[in-house]
Amino acid sequence: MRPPVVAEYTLSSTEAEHIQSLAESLDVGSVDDERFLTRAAVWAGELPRNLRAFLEDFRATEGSPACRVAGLPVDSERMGPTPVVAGRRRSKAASEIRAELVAVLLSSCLGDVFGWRLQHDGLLIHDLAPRPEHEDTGLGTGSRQHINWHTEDSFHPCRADYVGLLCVRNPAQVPTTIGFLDISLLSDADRRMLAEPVFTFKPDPSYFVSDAEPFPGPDRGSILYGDSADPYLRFDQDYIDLPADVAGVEDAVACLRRAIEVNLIHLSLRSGDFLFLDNRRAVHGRASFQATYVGTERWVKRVNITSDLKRSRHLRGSASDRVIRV
Ligand SMILES: O=C(O)CCC(=O)C(=O)O
Ligand SMILES: [Fe+2]
Repeated sequence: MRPPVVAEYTLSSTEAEHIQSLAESLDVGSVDDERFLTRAAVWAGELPRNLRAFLEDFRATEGSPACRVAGLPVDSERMGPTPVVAGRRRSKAASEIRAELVAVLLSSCLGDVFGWRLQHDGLLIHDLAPRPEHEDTGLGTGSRQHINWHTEDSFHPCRADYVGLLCVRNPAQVPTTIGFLDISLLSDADRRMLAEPVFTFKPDPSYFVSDAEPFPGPDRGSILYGDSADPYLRFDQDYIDLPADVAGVEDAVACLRRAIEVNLIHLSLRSGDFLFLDNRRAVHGRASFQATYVGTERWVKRVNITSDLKRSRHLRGSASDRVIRV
């Protein structure tokens, strides 16, 4: 039997209380503090053992392309209104800082969290909450425009191995789209074509901020990679150029899209849910919704996680700096 698209773990109230006490015991003012980050994996060792085992199975067996931990202590009442500006420009309630610490501790069971200098002010945790100026964009901070399914930051060789989405609130039950590639639906010829390094992966507009210097460039590579019988995936339907001179490439990409779209699911995150996406195996997106900006609407915290920090060392200021200079 195929593993579920989203493996599920629901915390008991005892486990949730234990996690809350662990977060309260940490004397940390911000998750961006390098000293905290250097100790995060140690503190993560104090998370409930069954939770760690669940995340380790997800990481090590690659059974499901996504997993969800439900019932985390996220005190959305005390966290204040859904923000309309980036985190660096506002002060955070203690309960919000605790929720972010919890996000980093769980993420540390899968790898190391990191950020991008040009995205969300270089913060490690991104507030995906609607902003008026992004209303009609397909960004995480947009609303009226849905986000087409994609793998995250497909343009960059140091992109996340996992993306975490911790839900603070989602009263209108806006669904997150999740999918994976059913490789059995692709012909051998299509598989071979999609594994050719002839595709151009482009950055999305979230990187084109005014102080971008230089603007990040595209990267060439293949859509499928890894094991040819069970390949990994790199694909963003909105930010890819296909080679003009390769016969049949458009048909191969159309088949790929169909082989993903037949299995898409739509999951509405609830407060205290933490969804982890394997960014080599899962695609994700988000439905459109009507933003009201009255402070009560959807608020999700996004985390980028890498299995190999060393891969980006040449783009970070020091070994313990977690912000990639892109
Ligand atoms: O908000 C979501 O559920 C996903 C958003 C997304 O795909 C993103 O911001 O990268
Ligand atoms: Fe995304």
